Amino acid sequence: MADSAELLEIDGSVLEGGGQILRNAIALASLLGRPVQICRIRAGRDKPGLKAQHNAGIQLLLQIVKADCCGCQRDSQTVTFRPPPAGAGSVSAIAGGDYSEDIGTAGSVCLLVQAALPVLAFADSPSLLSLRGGTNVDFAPPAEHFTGTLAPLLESTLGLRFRLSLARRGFYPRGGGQLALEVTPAPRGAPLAPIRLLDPGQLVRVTGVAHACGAIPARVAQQMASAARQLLLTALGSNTDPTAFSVDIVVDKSSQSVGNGCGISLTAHSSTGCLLGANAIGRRGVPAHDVAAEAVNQLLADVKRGVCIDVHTQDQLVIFMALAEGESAIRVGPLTLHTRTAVHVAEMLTGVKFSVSEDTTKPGKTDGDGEGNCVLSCRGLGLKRD
Ligand SMILES: Nc1ncnc2c1ncn2[C@@H]1O[C@H](COP(=O)(O)OP(=O)(O)OP(=O)(O)O)[C@@H](O)[C@H]1O
Repeated sequence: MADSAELLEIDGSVLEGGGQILRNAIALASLLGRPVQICRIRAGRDKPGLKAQHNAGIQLLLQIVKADCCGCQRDSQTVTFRPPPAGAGSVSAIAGGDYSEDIGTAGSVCLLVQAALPVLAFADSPSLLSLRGGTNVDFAPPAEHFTGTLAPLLESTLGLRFRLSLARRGFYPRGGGQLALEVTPAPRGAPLAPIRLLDPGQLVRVTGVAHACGAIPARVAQQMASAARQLLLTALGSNTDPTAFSVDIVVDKSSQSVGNGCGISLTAHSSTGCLLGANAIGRRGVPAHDVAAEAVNQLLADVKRGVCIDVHTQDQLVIFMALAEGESAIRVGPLTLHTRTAVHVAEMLTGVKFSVSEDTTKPGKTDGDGEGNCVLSCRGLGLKRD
């Protein structure tokens, strides 16, 4: 790791080149007390620079960390973020408390959680965040991916304690959904435990939620849930216990959600405690059956690969692997571009080195995509507060 007072320049256009670089960079900078300048932010996207969701993520961290920030406004392509310095080997002063942020568009509230959660995990007291924006939108985790897959996974592996409550769903284009995040920080002097997920085990059950909100008829949620159960039973064989698949149906009237939307989110539970998530959002003209099939096919692809986490969760664990103490190791499918980007940013800021080795238990090609599984590992910083 370079001198912690030196401004670290991060090219926001590399690899995936999206908002994730910014979120991970400012979260790690906040924890490590490390000034960073992120330039060429989202340079490769149609509309480069900070969109409402990215700016809201910075504003949220500015409340929590009391950093100085330059270029923190919509459309800015360069942000300089100077948090208060941290003592060697320990975290910067992070104040727990009540915070709120309203994206003002359908930008994803889950991506605000992505930015804030690693930081609040090391706060000096518990925190409660009230977040407004999109809860079930394209190209971001739906709220149910967090509640059903990511939250239980982070709790069972890292020992990180937090609770997400979805008060109101909000959809594109209005947003307006409400998500609350309560975080109980790691105790003083205690680092996060390493993430070790190497044995995919056997599939024991699939849980999920199918929702239909606003003007979308209730039958759409029912059709998605029953199609998902049927597709899973067909794919996994008639000997499978049908009670192993349960998809809850949520129907919100217009007064209970903002806008109209539907979708399905599934979690596969393995005998070894692995959780794999998959989801799909309903679109106009796409039958409920096909939306369910999209989520089921994603889920089955990961189950058949014999991996321990799903394709979307991969990149979201990287920052925690870098912060945890000791050797984290996870059996994954081919690394996504998001994962490689998260590794790049984590290595730059923390000095932790990640390695990727071929999965010797399941070598060779899988599922015809030309790439095999691998084990992603690192020895984390073991960050803790004094
Ligand atoms: N369907 C999904 N389920 C779960 N997680 C998802 C899903 N789609 C995307 N994600 C996650 O959401 C994050 C999206 O990051 P990304 O940088 O692409 O988005 P962004 O901040 O909106 O920026 P940009 O607009 O530049 O793409 C990643 O962590 C990705 O793994």
